Amino acid sequence: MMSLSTGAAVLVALLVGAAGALYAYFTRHFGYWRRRGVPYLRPLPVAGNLKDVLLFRKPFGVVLRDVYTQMKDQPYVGMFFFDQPVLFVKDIELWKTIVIKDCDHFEDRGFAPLQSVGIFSETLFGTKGKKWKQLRTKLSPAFTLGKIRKFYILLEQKAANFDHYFDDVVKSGAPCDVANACARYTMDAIATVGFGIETTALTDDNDPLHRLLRKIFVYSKIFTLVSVATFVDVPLLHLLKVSLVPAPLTDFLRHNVWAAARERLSRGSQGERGDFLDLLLELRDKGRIAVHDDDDDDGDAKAAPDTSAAIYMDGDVLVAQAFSILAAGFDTTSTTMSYALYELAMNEDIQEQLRTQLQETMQKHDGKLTYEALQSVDYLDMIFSETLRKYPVLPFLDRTCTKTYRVPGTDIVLDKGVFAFTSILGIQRDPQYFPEPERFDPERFSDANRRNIPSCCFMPFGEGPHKCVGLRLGYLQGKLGIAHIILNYRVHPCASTPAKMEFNLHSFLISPRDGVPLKFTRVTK
Ligand code: HEM
Repeated sequence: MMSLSTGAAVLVALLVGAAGALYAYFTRHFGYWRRRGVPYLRPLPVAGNLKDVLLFRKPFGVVLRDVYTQMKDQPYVGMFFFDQPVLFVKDIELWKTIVIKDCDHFEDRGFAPLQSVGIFSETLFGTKGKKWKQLRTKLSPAFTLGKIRKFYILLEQKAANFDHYFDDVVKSGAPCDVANACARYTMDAIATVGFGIETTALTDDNDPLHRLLRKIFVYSKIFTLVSVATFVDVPLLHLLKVSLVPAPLTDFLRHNVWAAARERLSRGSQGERGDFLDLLLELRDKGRIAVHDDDDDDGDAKAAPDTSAAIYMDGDVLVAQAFSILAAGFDTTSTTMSYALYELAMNEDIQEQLRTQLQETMQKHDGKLTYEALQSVDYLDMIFSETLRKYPVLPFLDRTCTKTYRVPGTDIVLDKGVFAFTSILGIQRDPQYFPEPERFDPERFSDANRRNIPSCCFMPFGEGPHKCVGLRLGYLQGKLGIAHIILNYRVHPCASTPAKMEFNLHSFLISPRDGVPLKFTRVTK
């Protein structure tokens, strides 16, 4: 029989062995950058270089911005997300080469394993390689200028609801969290243009879709951990079938999107509303969305569909597209709007100039804020762009190396599977490209100044073949909401308005940590 001391010694040896094995497992890739002669940030076992994110000390986007800022003149640096090697790129020319010229070596985004579960796997975020390309080609015609213009009437009705909403705020005399108000407006707007569901989030706390969305977009520690886990393949999460889209939201969309679709199909009224659901039904019935001369496509909408891997737009594939415009367009646009309103409150002169331009434009258009009227307000466009410059809501860009790649001008060879990341927040607040980057200055985006911005230094919607498909919709929806508010109300900072915006620790987007409380007064006509 083993004596107690021998038993204890065996136990200690087993524990030490297990600890050693775990250490070896979690650090097994840590020689990756050293072997290639790439300078790298010293990683910690398990966390790699994500310690501050995992301990909830800094948001992910700020960690990458800090790496960018501390790098001085280095073009790139090696990092590890857990044990996954990441080439963090600061050099704009190299990033441009990766996402544009050599994009065939970087076809996929930088995180995906978990996205293979549930409806996420059928979206532009979840698909990869050939399937992604085919889906993108099929969906792109839905986002041309001509199609987005048709969404305008639907969006206008939702923006008009702001008028009643803020009248109540003015009457109450209390500050209003515009981050919350903008999120509600954006949700109502996306639900109507996306899939023909009339929601009332702006006025009704119990709106069912808004309640479900709050569960994903109210960021929490667990949300951060699951999001970060998408960087690596965690077998346990697969085994548990952890999905990025909660089941109740999937069920809600399945039920409501198909109820709206079936109703149109039974009445033969598909195509009448001109919304995204109509376009998806066109894709389902005809295999493609027609591109017309007035679509003003300057992107990939006219590219020939790749028929070798047909995607049939039916069942959950259709529901997934509705989900993706909701997920991609909801928080991005509303957060940008709330930062714009914050800056307008803090910069009264800019706010007044915008109001004057909006009022003059309305006069020229019979007192109506038509699509053409809105688009002609240059200053609004400049304000929206400057907001996206200072607060790029998605603060980083990510790609996966999909084919062995030699970094141009070096002997460094990246293997398939290595990530490449850059920091949009770092670039867009770099004084080298934007002098006095903390100053909110819409003039940076005047016609004369805009053309002096070096290419790829302003990329809040990304670059290359993965560039945001919803850019035009984001601008339109955001500008329309801001125009409605500024025409009717003055926004002012109040005692609880932060002097400097702090970012939410639990979000991958740079969203305001404590909301955006502002005071409202009515503009007298
Ligand atoms: C202000 C609003 C928005 C911002 C700042 C924004 C930003 C971005 C960024 C940075 C990317 C990554 C691009 C890249 O990797 O190169 C992206 C991708 C994407 N966005 Fe947006 N977005 C906005 C609104 C929207 C809207 C309204 C929609 C939907 C209609 C949308 C749909 C998408 C989709 C589907 C992708 C993935 C594209 C792909 O990988 O093929 N976005 N967006």
